[in-house]
Amino acid sequence: MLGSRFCFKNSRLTNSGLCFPRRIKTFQRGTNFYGCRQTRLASTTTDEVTDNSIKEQIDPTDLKRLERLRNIGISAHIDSGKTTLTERVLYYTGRIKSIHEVRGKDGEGAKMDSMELERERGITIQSAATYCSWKWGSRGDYNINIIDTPGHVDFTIEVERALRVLDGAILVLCGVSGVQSQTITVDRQMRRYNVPRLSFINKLDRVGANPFNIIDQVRQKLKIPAAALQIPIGAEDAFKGVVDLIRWKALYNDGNRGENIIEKEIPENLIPFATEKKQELIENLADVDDQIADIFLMEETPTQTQIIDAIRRATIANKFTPVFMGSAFKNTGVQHVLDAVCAYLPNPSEVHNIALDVRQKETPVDLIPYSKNPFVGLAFKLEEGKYGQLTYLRVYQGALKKGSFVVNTKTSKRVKVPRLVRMHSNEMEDVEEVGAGEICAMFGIDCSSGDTFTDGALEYTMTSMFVPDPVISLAITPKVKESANFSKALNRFQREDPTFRVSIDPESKETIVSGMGELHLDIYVERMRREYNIECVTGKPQVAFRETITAPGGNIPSQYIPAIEKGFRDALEAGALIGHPVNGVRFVLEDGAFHAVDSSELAFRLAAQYAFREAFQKAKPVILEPIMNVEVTAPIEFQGTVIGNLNKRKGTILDTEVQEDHFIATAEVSLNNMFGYSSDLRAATQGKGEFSMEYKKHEPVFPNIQEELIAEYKKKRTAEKK
Ligand SMILES: Nc1nc2c(ncn2[C@@H]2O[C@H](COP(=O)(O)OP(=O)(O)OP(=O)(O)O)[C@@H](O)[C@H]2O)c(=O)[nH]1
Repeated sequence: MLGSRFCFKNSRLTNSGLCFPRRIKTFQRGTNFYGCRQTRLASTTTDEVTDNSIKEQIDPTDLKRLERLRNIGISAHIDSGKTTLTERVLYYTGRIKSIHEVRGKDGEGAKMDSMELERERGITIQSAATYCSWKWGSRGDYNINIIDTPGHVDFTIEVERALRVLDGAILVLCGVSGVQSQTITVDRQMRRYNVPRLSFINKLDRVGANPFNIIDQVRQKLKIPAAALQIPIGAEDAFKGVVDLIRWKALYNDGNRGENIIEKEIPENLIPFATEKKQELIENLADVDDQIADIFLMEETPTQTQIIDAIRRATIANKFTPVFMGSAFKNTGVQHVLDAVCAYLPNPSEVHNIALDVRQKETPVDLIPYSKNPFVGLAFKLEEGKYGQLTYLRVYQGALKKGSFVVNTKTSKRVKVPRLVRMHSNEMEDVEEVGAGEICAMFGIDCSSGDTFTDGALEYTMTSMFVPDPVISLAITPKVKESANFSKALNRFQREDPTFRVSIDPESKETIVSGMGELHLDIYVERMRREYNIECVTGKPQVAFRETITAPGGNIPSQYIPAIEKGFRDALEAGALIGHPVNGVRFVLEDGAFHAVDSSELAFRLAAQYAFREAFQKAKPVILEPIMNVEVTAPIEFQGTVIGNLNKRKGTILDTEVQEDHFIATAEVSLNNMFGYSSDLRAATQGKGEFSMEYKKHEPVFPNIQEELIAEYKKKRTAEKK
């Protein structure tokens, strides 16, 4: 049974946290839209870096490589067009030679949906990693690792895994449906890992699409300051391009697949609307960026560079999301999103990642994405491929070389990396070495997802990601007799996917598989058939029910519960012994009585106070006093007198250290016994002694002192009453 009683604690509950404190660096005042302090390092397009501490530890050549590297994810509600968008990205970056649609008539299916099942059903099941290169205008080539993540709630672990290792994301929204249930889920996941995001409003070719309604939803439902950097040219069927509000140009896609960008002057009729939206962008930036706020207050107009720099700062600091728009399906507006990935999302040297040093009692240590540092990497995904187990890895520090040895921190096993690849959906490119900050995959390494690898010089661990509990189970048996393949398949799926669990029902002895939803389990049953040739019979899905009660407190009407809590808190303010605050207690409301006429808020408040006092007296209450750490320094000849004096004050001498002509004594003494000590010390040392003290802890007073204090308190109370 869960949550059967009301519990009030008088100590603040701390959230133990679900995952590793990934980014903890603070660099600016204020909070971001995640409600926490700034957690990333920010730099601007002009490379004017606010906090250089990480960059300073990387040599300029490696830093240049990192500045041209982005690790990004694409997340959204199901069917928003992530895969369609990614297909265009692969085409424009030259990764694929032609575009295939999700469930397209050509029977090919989109590139990133590489599993047969994904193509059949038109959904993304496994996230696929792709490495591509984008020429960002005159700035040249940028390397981008893209993870296409599934939107269906059943495959949520894939999104979690991707976000754990990514530095930024594109949040795709449908131009008609806007913020949907799964958008809220992925938003929560991005918050959990502090991932900055760009927003792309897709499907502007659809009837009823309105990007500005969607921006309002982002602001209201996701509570993220957002503003458009573009406005659409034409709508629905007539949607043909966008106005770039920063460069003040109209941009159209031309060519069979929209591969050419045609730049023109903004159509006359759109100028008033574009002016209004540009103003809105600047106002929104002024709310989140001090520099733009100053310019805005001076009633000046920020320059193009100032606006771009502010967008980058605010995006990386998770204070703002810049909004882009287009239609992936109609090949419109996709290239500008790629430019924006390079312009506004952080590179690996601008993200603060930490690990725990196992040899130093798990002290947090910074990971520096410098290829010459000792190697540290995190295995974030496993996949059984044609050539054995494929382990996806994010290299956080150092470089990983083919043929080198790595050590799994969890198992201490030292293994050789036989083959290293960069992934392109289901195809791969063999590489000799990958540098810090990159994503790659290694073959033939036995491990579990979430394991940390190092080169053995360090013993670091990066705790794994948040894994939700399964919510649905079903019994599964092979149609023909049990085969070794059956358990082999189940073992493999479990290692690949922490949300997929296998157990044996103690009564029926049946094998039970549990997961995140029917579709999730369905896919595994189907994979057993296709990949292991095992036909299975499955039982009726069982939901992972829990039992709880809905009317806690039995007879007490719920509107009086707050009054009871107040009564408890009143009682804590003045304890029954000597009227001092009470500490370290918990109040559990089991039940009570209720009277239709006589019950009132005040009555319950008082009842709670009296109940607490009664229980308090029965629970052997004690008085706690502050104990101070006292350090005394004096010439050596006074050592005996000083120690004697501390003993007289019932101090516990912890240490005495003699240094040349003086000594230092350290003692624990109750604050109550320290009154008048400075004049005592002066008198005892001819004014040559010094002391300092600081609070250490609270401890129960001796019973006789407790009695004295209580008697004194009572006397005072009686005198007050007279
Ligand atoms: N009209 C229109 N349809 C689109 C657009 N982008 C995608 N679609 C269609 O929307 C459907 C879903 O697209 P996908 O790319 O599979 O969406 P997804 O977000 O990857 O879906 P999951 O991977 O299943 O979560 C497909 O039928 C696409 O052809 C667009 O810009 N306009």
